[in-house]
Amino acid sequence: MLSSTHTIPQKNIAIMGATGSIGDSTLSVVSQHPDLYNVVGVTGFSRLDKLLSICQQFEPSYVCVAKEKETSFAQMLSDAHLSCKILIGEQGLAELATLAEVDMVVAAIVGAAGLPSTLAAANAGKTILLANKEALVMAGELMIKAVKQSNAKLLPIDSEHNAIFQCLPTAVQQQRNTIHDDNHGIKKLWLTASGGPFLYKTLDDMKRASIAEAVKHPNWSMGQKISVDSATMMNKGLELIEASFLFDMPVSEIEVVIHPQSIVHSMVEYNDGSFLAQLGSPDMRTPIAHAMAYPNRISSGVERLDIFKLSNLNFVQPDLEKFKCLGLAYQAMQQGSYACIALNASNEIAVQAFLNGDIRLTDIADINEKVLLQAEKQPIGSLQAILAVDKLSREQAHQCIADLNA
Ligand SMILES: NC(=O)C1=CN([C@@H]2O[C@H](COP(=O)(O)OP(=O)(O)OC[C@H]3O[C@@H](n4cnc5c(N)ncnc54)[C@H](OP(=O)(O)O)[C@@H]3O)[C@@H](O)[C@H]2O)C=CC1
Ligand SMILES: CC(=O)[C@@H](O)[C@H](O)COP(=O)(O)O
Ligand SMILES: [Mn+2]
Repeated sequence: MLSSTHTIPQKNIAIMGATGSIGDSTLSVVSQHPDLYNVVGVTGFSRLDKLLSICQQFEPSYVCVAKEKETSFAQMLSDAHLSCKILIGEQGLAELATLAEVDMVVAAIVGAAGLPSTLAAANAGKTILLANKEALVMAGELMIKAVKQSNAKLLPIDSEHNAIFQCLPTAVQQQRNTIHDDNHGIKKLWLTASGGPFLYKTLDDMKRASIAEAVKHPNWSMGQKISVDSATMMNKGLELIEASFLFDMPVSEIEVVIHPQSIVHSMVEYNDGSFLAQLGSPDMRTPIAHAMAYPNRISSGVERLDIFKLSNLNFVQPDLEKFKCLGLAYQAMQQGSYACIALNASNEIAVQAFLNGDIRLTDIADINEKVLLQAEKQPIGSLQAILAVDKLSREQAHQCIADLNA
């Protein structure tokens, strides 16, 4: 029997954030299909030992590290008799993401640090597998414009957005038109949310939550920042903004629904009464493999979903008083791009402060709310303008943290 992938030419991949959780899942899929994917470049930031072992296993031609790590990593490569070219810092990230030989860029750096290289890949017309939702939250309009102008392909690997993508008509998937241009009978997008580790706890429990409790996601194994975002439901707020830009849908037509089992990864509702959903085990290798092979299908190594064991799938409305961050995302989208940048920046600072043990989990929403209130309406037309709002909002968030601890 012919394999469904027998005609796919080998693709050269750059993995931005290869040392992280999405990096792990991507490399796992790549290692199952060495004939289909060649890792041209990888990036890391603090985990140099892990980056080295990735270089040993996948032998990329390029590796990007922070400026401060260049000398020590060069020594590590030399000790390991590896000769890949070292790229440095933010410029190195953009260089890797735009290399002529790179077909596909996996955007999996966490936070605002991932924006410039993701935008560079979009401007260079690459196929982008987007995990770094913060890039779209900060620069949705700019990113989509760059994708259109350069003919880049933007394939979501965030599980919910990948699920929605899979349930959309082919014309929309292939960027021939957007839901805004022609709604294809689409009524609403349904974004599922697990509710995180505090779904069945009170706001008082959340106030007392330890770092270990907050990062213990009930269904997914992920990096620390996104795990805290899931605990506050800021993740769903960021995903709401991400979905609005990705699918050209106003947030009023995107509804968040709590689905604690994380089996239905999101849904598209059509005017004829149909709800199309994508189901699967909660393992990122499924959306990653889907995007890597799109429009074909490859195996991912994910444990098969046992349909007969799915006796209980629940769907309930989120509590916006308990999960204030979700409401803030709707508010930021109503305000405009400047407010989304401010919210994202504040959240990154507040989450890090929580992970440092400086504030309580519930302070994150209060800090985000205060920074959002201070955000000044302004047009956002360039990366420079985005970075300026980002910088100011970070300073404001630091001030809120200092005030809390005064
Ligand atoms: N994990 C998941 O299942 C999902 C993640 N996402 C999104 O994907 C992105 C990555 O998440 P995840 O893999 O969990 O995060 P991790 O924290 O596990 O990995 C983050 C990656 O970014 C690198 N990094 C961190 N800071 C910088 C910086 N300043 N400059 C350059 N590189 C940096 C890290 O390097 P190092 O480790 O060497 O320090 C690491 O490679 C996030 O935007 C997240 O929201 C979306 C859906 C699901
Ligand atoms: C795997 C993934 O895409 C994460 O964004 C996940 O969805 C987090 O789960 P919740 O934010 O729904 O708790
Ligand atoms: Mn997600």
